[in-house]
Amino acid sequence: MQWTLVIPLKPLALAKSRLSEAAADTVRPALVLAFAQDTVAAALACPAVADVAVVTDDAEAGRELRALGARIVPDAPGAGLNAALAHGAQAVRALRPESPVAALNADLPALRPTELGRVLTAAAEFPRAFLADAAAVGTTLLTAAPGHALRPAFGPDSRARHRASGAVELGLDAVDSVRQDVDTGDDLRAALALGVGPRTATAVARLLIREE
Ligand SMILES: Nc1nc2c(ncn2[C@@H]2O[C@H](COP(=O)(O)OP(=O)(O)OP(=O)(O)O)[C@@H](O)[C@H]2O)c(=O)[nH]1
Ligand SMILES: C=C(OP(=O)(O)O)C(=O)O
Repeated sequence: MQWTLVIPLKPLALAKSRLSEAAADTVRPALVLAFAQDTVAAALACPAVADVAVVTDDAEAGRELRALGARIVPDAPGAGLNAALAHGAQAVRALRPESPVAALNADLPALRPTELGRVLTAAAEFPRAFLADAAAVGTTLLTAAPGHALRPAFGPDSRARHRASGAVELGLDAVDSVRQDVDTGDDLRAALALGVGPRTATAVARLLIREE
């Protein structure tokens, strides 16, 4: 089974406000873009992924992520994360009605294609499935098999809300890179310990040089 991924991305200047203690307003947008680039590049390198649609209104991110091979879908609803994801999933299904669809966060800079493949293979057994984040409170990935709506419920406590919605929680080991989203400085340190992609590594090195 080959999946279409829907990846939501806020305008860079507004994204990742919780990272402000680790990265000032002047440098955070570049770091957020690097996370998204490494996430999209790793997703496109996964054999279980047919294509990637990024839902964003950010012009610079749109250009950079299109250059990597993603399709860009404007955030037409402009009504927050779940509306953006539902819109992206609809846009995908309008083109490919039989496509299995997965929502994936754009803040997974350590994402490894093999681990993403393992998660998607496990998810293929269920109508809807999800993977909890490293903090075990949120969600990094939600899937919908052909014929099933995504029904995203991301945001605070989304692990419990996705479970309550009937999606099956994937209890997999050794998929840390798919769980490690980056909201805070501590999350960024955890992602660096797992090993981040090349754009994030460069962006973090620039951050450290500025601090000296
Ligand atoms: N297109 C779109 N993406 C969104 C929106 N809100 C959040 N996202 C994306 O959804 C994913 C998960 O969101 P969060 O982890 O809460 O990220 P965030 O909102 O940038 O972080 P904070 O500002 O710290 O709350 C990230 O990839 C965000 O860029 C939205 O309104 N539209
Ligand atoms: C949007 C979510 O992530 P975060 O905790 O990164 O805001 C979520 O877990 O549903």
